[in-house]
Order: sequence, then C-alpha cells, then structure tokens
Amino acid sequence: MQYVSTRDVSTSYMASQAIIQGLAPDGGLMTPFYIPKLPGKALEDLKSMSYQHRAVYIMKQFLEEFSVKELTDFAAAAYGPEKFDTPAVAPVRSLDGNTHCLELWHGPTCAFKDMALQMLPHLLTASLTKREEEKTVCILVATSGDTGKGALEGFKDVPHTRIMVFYPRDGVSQVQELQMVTQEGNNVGVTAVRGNFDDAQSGVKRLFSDGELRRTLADRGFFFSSANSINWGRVLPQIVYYISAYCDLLRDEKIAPGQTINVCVPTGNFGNILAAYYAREMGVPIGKLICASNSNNVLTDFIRTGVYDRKRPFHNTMSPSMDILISSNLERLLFALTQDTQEVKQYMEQLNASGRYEVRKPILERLQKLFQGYCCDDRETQRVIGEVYRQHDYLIDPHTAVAFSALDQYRKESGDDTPCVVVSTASPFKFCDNVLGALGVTEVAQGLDALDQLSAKTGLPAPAPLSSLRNKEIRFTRTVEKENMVDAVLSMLV
Ligand SMILES: N[C@@H](CCOP(=O)(O)O)C(=O)O
Repeated sequence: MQYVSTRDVSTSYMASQAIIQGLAPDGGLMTPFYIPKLPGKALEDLKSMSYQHRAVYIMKQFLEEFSVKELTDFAAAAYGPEKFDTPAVAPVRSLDGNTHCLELWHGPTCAFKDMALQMLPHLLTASLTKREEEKTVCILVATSGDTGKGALEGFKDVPHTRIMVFYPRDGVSQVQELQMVTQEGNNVGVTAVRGNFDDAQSGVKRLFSDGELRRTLADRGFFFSSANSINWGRVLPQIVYYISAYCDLLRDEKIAPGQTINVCVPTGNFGNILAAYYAREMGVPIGKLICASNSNNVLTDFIRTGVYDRKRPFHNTMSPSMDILISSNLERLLFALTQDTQEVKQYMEQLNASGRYEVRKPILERLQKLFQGYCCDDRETQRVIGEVYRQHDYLIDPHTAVAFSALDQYRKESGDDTPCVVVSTASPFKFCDNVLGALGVTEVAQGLDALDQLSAKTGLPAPAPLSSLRNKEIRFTRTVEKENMVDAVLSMLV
C-alpha cells in the first residue's frame, strides 16, 4: 500500500514514512493511494472477534510493512484492561430499535481520541525503527480540548519522542484544561495560546513549514511530526470503530447481514466522519454520513451549498472540541471526490488566500449523495441532553447531543429511519457544568466538585481518570501569543 499527498501523487510513501512525517512536504495530507475493499465474508468473520482482533485485521489492510504479530502486540497494549474500562472497548448502546450510540469514551482520557492516540505511539515508534530514524521526534499538537490530553497520555514517557500541545486559552472546558496542565511525564509540554483553535492549528502548520526552524532543530537532533488527525496514523485506528460497531449490531442481531445503516458524527476537524467515509469505501453498508456541527457550522453550509467559507464569527460553544472553522481533513475528502490533486491544491490555495472556495457542481453532487449536514446552537444542545436523559435515562455530553439533534433534524426532514449509529465522543463528566445545567441544576459547584454533583444527580460514578485530577499538581501555566508559539517549542527542545 502506497501513500501520496493530497496535493501531488508523483511521489509515493510507505505507511511508516506517512506516519513519521505526519504532514506531506508540500503541505498536503498523506492519504492511501486507494482504499482497500474488505473481502466478501469479512464482516461475518469479524463479528465474533474482540475489538483488538478486529483492529489488527482492519489496520493490516493498510499497513503491509507491519506484521500481524506487531499489530497484535500494539492492539493488546493500546486497548487492554489497564487502558479501557470495558472489555468491549467501544461498546454500542441501543436507545431504541434503530438508534444506536457508539460510546468512544471508555479510554484513559474519557474521549474518542483515545481510540487512535493509544495506538499511534506504537505505530510511530515502530515506524521510527523501520526507517532507522535516529533523531527524536517532536510531536506538535493543536487541540480544542480532547486531542491534547489524548496525545499527552499516549506519548508520555515514550522513548525517542517529545510532545508539545497548544490549546486556546479560553476555548476548552475546565476539566479539559486541568487534564492537560496536570499531565505527568518527562517528555511533555503544554502551552496555552491567546487565540482560538484555528489560530493554534494554523500556528502549528506554520511551525511545520518553517525551514529555518526545522534546520535549527535538526542540529539539536529533533524533527517534527503530528498527532492531530492530519496524521494518517490517527485516522486509520478510527476506521476500526465504525466497522466494529457494524459487527456488534450484526452479532447482536440488531441488523441483518448486508443491511444498510447511517452514521451520525459530531465533527470539527472532519477526521472522525472521514474515518466513517473510509469504512464505507471499504465495503461497510453505510448509507448516509450525517455531519453534525455546533454554531461553528462551516461544514453544514459546505455540504448544503458547496461553498466553504471560514470568514464568519468564531463561537466559543459548550461543545468546544468542535469549535473549529478550518476543518483540515476535508482536504482528504476533496482528494477522494475529485481524484485530482491540482483541483485540491487550488481549493486549498483559495482557502489560504481568501478564506473561501467553492467546489464544482459535479463534486457537490458527489458530496451530497453521501453526506448530510446539520447544526445546532447551545440552547438546543442543552435541551437535547435533558431530553435524552429523561426519555432514555441516558446521559450524554454536549458533542454527542449535537449529533442527536442532527439525527433528529435529518429524520424529520427525510423521513428516513434507517438504523443509525450516533457517535458519542466524550464522557459527559468532561463537561459537568453544562450537563448539570441541562439537567436543570441552577447552582453548579465550582471546579472538580461539579464531578461529584453530577454523580449525585445521576447516580453515575465519575470516571476515575477525572476524579483523580484532584490530587494532581499543576505543571504548566505558560500562555503565549499565537505569533510566539515557536518560543515554546525552542525552549522545550534544548
Ligand atoms: N477536536 C479536536 C481538534 C483537533 O482535531 P484532530 O482530530 O485533528 O486532532 C480536539 O479535541 O482537540
């Protein structure tokens, strides 16, 4: 399997190179040259396997350089009982006959990012060995809340790696911030940026393409890579859970073999829903991909009109991980839909220069055959949390609530009640204050006391990785201007 840049197919790369580099040298995203099809009986075979075995089988289709033994070891370490609080790893909880919630927050940081960020360090360090790389890799991460902690936890104390996370200072939840600034490990750094997530992500991309900085760091024995979903090693493990969810529904006889399902995904950087698209391309019977956004509804508008326009107000919402106006992974979808790197390059250049592009009509038609876009604001998000709790005795976080709202809008508009997998991306305990508000609590406790309050209100235990934050020391307090992110990197990599 060869990988190419979404902006130039003339050079191809092995998976290990794609994973090590994170981003292609031309600024494009490393992408498989083609998406392999699952063999005919694969879903039937996979349905009786554990999550770990499913992961090995699916990832192997994309990773010829890695042996089954290597991948089996990685999956055992990444998804074992010391990391995930349920043997199912990514369980599916059915709310009614055709609404199934895929819970992706049972890992060490209580968000879906663990599904990939527990695996990526294994893929990356094995890739370094395969390529005989002697320098230390410095992982740069921009986060709107969840990726940062997921990456820190995945890479903490991993030999030959350093990790620096940038987060928007006033753009993450209290719990998310505490998770990051108390991170343990000798190779980690966390810096707040005065700005929003897009500023942090653009800043990281600038660091990546700063030739002089790269030379300075090379002299010090370092090079950059990424743990954001621009890295193919992030997207690949995310494909696994869509296939796994389909297999669970088959195994539990909630659907019949070959039956079509829809998926509804809350997404900001477009990596999560892109993974669902790849699962569909591999042959999973997925009908519609319902893309759910909060008030930062740039993707909703794009899917409806073909115009991507990031020049709009940026909203800090109660679903902060999706507070994003530049959705990096859309570039991979454009590559798939156009099959034309020149066209992708033009769109990306227009986005950089003017903040806007419009895709051609045939591309829009292809997009709309597969994707539906819906959005909702904070008021609706809170209403949905309350409603789902009352109707199903099921507690969801604000990101998942955005997805439930999108599904509801889609069903009302289309009349399509195909079974749907709704992706639940984070534990509600990461967003206690807003979740408590949604349950009608008017006096919300301060800081981590809100964990106990939510627990008392619902009878659900707060996840151990969040309760234990109480005993942790705050290690990182630095804030930089977005123009000065380079200083944080240089002072860490001495
Ligand atoms: N939702 C993210 C933003 C970065 O997205 P990624 O999937 O590219 O890592 C976050 O929580 O940080």
